[in-house]
Amino acid sequence: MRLDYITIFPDWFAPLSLSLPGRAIESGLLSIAVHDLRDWTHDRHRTVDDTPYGGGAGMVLKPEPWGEALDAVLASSDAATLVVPTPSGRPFTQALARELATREHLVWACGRYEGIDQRVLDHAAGRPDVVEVVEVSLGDYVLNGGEVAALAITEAVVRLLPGFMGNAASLVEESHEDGLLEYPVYTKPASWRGLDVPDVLRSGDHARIAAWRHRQQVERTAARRPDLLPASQARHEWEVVPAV
Ligand SMILES: N#Cc1c(-c2ccc3ccn(Cc4ccncc4)c3c2)n[nH]c1N
Repeated sequence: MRLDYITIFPDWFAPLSLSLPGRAIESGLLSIAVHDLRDWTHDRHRTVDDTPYGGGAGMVLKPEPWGEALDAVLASSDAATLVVPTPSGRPFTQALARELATREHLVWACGRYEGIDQRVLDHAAGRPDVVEVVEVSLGDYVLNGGEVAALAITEAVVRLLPGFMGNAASLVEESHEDGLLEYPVYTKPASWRGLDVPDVLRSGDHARIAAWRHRQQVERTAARRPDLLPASQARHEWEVVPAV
């Protein structure tokens, strides 16, 4: 998988060289390039933004540098997915992470200020033979730019690539993969500050352990994310869950 990030803050992506194991890059599983949008400006101030048409606060990222940057990055690509973090994007979900993990080339358009001139996205969407545009939101809160979202989405996607996670088994029992939140986890010592590991987890009875863990998932999901449960299963806090 090829990853290209276009941003006015390239230093935001320095952590990628720390967080993505070097072996994934050395093995060719990943190739990463970070591009400074200002490299496609031609004025002495390296201008990337201007005031919004129609008025309003803030500044908008100009289309020209983006157009040249995307032309350059896409020129060496057979088929790319332009991932655009934006507050107005579709919600980022594990299902979308799985979909993006099937793509060969992800190009990340990281906006700032009030956003990227809409014509940049429209122009890219007009080249479906070259690029597919995916506008995505990390969540219902407001960030100052797309870089943090790009990093978070990158991690969620790349960890799904075959061979990336050392222990592929850990990918199987994951939150949201089965529609439920994860069960609580424990490790040694068996007792810590007067708090003991649940006996069932030390019983060696794998059927009981599995049942306990599933119940914990359902209880947690009902309490914290009832929206994830089918209406038939969504319960209220006062409802008693039958013991296993
Ligand atoms: N993904 C995602 C996001 C963003 C986000 C993403 C890209 C940009 C570029 C610029 N801004 C600032 C801004 C622009 C317009 N309205 C409000 C804030 C961004 C925010 N905020 N919240 C999320 N979940």
